[in-house]
Amino acid sequence: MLNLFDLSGKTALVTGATHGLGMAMATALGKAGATLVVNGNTPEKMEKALQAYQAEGLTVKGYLFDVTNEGLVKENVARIEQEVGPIDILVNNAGMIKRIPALEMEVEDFRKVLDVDLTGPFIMSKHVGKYMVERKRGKIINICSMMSELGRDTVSAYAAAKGGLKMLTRNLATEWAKHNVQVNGIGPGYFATDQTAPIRVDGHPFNEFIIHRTPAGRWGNPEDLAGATIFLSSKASDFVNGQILYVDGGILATIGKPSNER
Ligand SMILES: NC(=O)c1ccc[n+]([C@@H]2O[C@H](COP(=O)([O-])OP(=O)(O)OC[C@H]3O[C@@H](n4cnc5c(N)ncnc54)[C@H](O)[C@@H]3O)[C@@H](O)[C@H]2O)c1
Ligand SMILES: O=C(O)[C@H](O)[C@@H](O)[C@H](O)[C@H](O)CO
Repeated sequence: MLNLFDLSGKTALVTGATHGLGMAMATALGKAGATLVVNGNTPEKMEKALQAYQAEGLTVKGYLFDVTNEGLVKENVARIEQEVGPIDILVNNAGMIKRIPALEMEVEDFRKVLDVDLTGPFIMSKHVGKYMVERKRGKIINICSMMSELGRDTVSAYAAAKGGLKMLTRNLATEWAKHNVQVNGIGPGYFATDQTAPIRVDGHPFNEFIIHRTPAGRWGNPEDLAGATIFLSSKASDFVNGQILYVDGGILATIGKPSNER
């Protein structure tokens, strides 16, 4: 029996995993056998999340820290290594978006998005990567976006950060592949989560647009990321380095079609 996807004996740390895509990916890793550690930055959300994981039959340890604070990241990563075990899998999922037209965006807002979506994954990868490189094993998955490839009105900072995250992925893969650390990315299409709630409401033109623009004809469900997450965390991807696996219902495969044609 082939067991390329079995994560038993592995420890996975997923950032921003108190709900949404982070929680769905962490749940998938736990169900594939990994010991789970989740990060969050809000105590109330963490408490609810730990109950939700438990209801799924998963034992999870939660660590509250801001992924952009290098001192806290270093301290918490060292604690996790000591209290739970060697981190084998890191999923850099924590992120944020600000939808503001470029001409109206304050530099402070632009910097904030870059800090969370690009510098955060760098800080996390640096401090977890140090242990992985020493041990000569590890998997890092950076959560990219359609905006790693495409632009859209109002999301200049997010697109700059997610485009940068794609290149950070390739660069870390280049530096660490020889140490048996695989760094890859997942690029979700448009998924039904809190982040997209404001543009997903019935009657909102963007909601219709996305359903029409996605060849699969629907928004992604967080569970749609399970397979890609397990693949990039497992032995099955040991010679896959610096790739972004787009899980997008076909968006990037097509130029789209006129709205009057169904
Ligand atoms: N929803 C989508 O359609 C979609 C598509 C592509 C990519 N993504 C990306 O996937 C990831 C998760 O998205 P989501 O839709 O679940 O978003 P979400 O806003 O529901 O969740 C983001 C999580 O990140 C956490 N977070 C934010 N800043 C943090 C910080 N400084 N330190 C620690 N945690 C922090 C938040 O608390 C939250 O739990 C994000 O990186 C997002 O950009 C989302
Ligand atoms: O306003 C937006 O266009 C969306 O929020 C996106 O940025 C998605 O969240 C996602 O990242 C697409 O892949």
